[in-house]
Amino acid sequence: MTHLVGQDGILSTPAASHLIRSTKALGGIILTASHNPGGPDNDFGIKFNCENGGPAPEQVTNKIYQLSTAITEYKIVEGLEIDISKKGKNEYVVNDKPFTVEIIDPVKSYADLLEQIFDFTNVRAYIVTNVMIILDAMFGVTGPYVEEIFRKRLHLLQPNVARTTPLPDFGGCHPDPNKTHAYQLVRTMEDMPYEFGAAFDGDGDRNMILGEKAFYVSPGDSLAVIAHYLEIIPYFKRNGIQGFARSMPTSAAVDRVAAKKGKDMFVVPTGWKYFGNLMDAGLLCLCGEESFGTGSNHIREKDGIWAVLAWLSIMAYTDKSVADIMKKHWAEYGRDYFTRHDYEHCDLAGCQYMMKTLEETILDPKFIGRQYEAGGKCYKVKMADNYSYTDPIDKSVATNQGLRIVFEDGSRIVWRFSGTGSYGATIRMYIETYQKEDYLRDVKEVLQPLIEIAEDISDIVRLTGRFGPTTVV
Ligand SMILES: O=P(O)(O)OC[C@H]1O[C@H](O)[C@H](O)[C@@H](O)[C@@H]1O
Repeated sequence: MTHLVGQDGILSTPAASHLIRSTKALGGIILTASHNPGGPDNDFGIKFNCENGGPAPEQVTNKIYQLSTAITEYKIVEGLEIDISKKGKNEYVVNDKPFTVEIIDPVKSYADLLEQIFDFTNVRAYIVTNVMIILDAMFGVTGPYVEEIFRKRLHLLQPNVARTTPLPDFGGCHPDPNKTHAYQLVRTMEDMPYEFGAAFDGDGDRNMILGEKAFYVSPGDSLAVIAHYLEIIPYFKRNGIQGFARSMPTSAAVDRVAAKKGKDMFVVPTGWKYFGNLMDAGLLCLCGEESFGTGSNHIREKDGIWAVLAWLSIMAYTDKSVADIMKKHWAEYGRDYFTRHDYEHCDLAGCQYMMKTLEETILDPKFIGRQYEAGGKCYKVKMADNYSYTDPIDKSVATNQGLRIVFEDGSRIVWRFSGTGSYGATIRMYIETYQKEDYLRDVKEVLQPLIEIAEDISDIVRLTGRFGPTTVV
């Protein structure tokens, strides 16, 4: 059986599709498997919707993995030089057969799409006269999009955009939009009178939002604020508002907005692919993850530029600063204090042992009701599990999606293996608590008792061989 692995996935998001334009030569990889367990010879043997452009669902990635274990040889098309400056259909010959490659301009089509979603006239008037902005493309693919959308169509001036030339090595930086890796943006905003800042990751699907003096908006809060103001965005005025969703480790801030608006709220495992079925079924229009992804049903991926335009639309509508928008939100809904501690690139065996032991501890029925004291407070275990999810549409089941403890006051600790780390094992530990009134305190100070409990229950410091988390988000 033979499959041609093509470029379809890369074209699934407008921003990511720019990768094709940055790639000098494209080739196909032909995978040859000795047999196809359980499926007809000419397809994956399963039905799935590949027309929505979204990430492959679990059943497809499982099948790909299964097939990959049966590969006996692969062939590479060598010497296929494609001129990506020639837009339109280009014909080549591969193995004596015609091979068509279509080159598109994703920047224009994406910018046109956003112009239909947001009120560009309104946003333009606001950003030209009312607010000092800085956008950091971190040498990733969003650079040309930032130039087209913010500079050309929204009239932002040159000093308001940074690092917009995509570089193959991202200029030696790690294009991760968080306070650790986007520290240049953070420093710039601390020192200069910018009132709104955002950074994007390498492929432009994730974002970090900052206010004046680098006021940090956590991804869970960003999602909740956008949910609160969704009606002001023309796309949602036209299409209506369906449900909201978040990944399980993401803070519950958006749940409170969903409850107030009477909207369905879905909680799914980590990974954007879990949102697709809900969107295709018309149940979901806004979703986000703690990993700095925010998006809507305008496409089937998270979208950093979309999130920035949503925030600018909200600022234009409210005429408030980022910090004031957040404070007003917390005053109305209360605040979900949230942090993530990453133990990165650790010894795999130690991490597996830690997760196995932790799972045994928390799944022991005697664990429920156990009390932990820290910071002068007592936390009593209400529920603990290894999170699993049944997709409400196709009924597929995802297991082992994170170890979770919920205390009686609603505070929560989650541990899960990162699925994206490049070497060794990375464990992410998420800590969250909710306060209705006391919403202006320091996050670390509020969460410190729970951090101590989390470290104590899991023995994470000793078993990962670290002195503490390598990154705190
Ligand atoms: O598994 P992690 O390292 O925590 O990464 C989790 C993230 O991985 C990718 O970026 C997916 O596109 C995201 O949807 C997901 O949230």
